[in-house]
Amino acid sequence: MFDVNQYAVVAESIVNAGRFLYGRGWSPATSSNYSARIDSGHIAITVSGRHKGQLAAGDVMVIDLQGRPVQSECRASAETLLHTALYQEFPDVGAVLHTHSVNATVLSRLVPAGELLAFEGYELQKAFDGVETHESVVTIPVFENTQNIETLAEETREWFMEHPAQPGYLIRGHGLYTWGKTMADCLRHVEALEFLFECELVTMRVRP
Ligand SMILES: CSC[C@@H](O)[C@@H](O)C(=O)COP(=O)(O)O
Ligand SMILES: [Zn+2]
Repeated sequence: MFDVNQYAVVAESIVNAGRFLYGRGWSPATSSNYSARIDSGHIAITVSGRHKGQLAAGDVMVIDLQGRPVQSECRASAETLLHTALYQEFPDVGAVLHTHSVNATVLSRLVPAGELLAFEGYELQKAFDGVETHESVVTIPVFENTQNIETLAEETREWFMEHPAQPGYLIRGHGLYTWGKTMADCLRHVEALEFLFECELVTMRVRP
């Protein structure tokens, strides 16, 4: 069983993340889902369909690492398996955030099928855990959107097992997934990726 005090701490971090991300316009119209690790076998995750700018503790439920509800009658996020794949493969992942910003959605539709987004030469790359210089390459894959989350979860699992240092991915026409050791790290990754997405889109406008 899980520690209820630890659940309360991570649930609060999810509620606060929702207020911030909705406020930035990155989680509109009930889109997005968020999670945080309680312990090695339990995850707190948003209940499906909730408004992410108005979350309360009751909108955050507990699941196990297979995505099964623990002591809850609620339905966990429809995209739960995309979260659990990350927690299963990377024991140091403490939080996962999925957002639906305009920039992530537009950029994901501009990347040709089979190609990756590669960020190089941006000082802000150092916002990602483990990146020490702008002379690195941060690679963000773009997966095709599907309503078959089980298949997408396996696709993402395979890619990130091969590329464990990369900080996130896009789903075409859909949004961003990113993660971190803590909720603060994860929020920083969302902000950094949003900054880089906007830089790419502005660059395309001035240098088509
Ligand atoms: C409001 S459409 C967005 C959903 O289809 C989905 O992509 C999403 O991000 C939220 O799903 P949820 O089941 O609430 O976690
Ligand atoms: Zn989504």
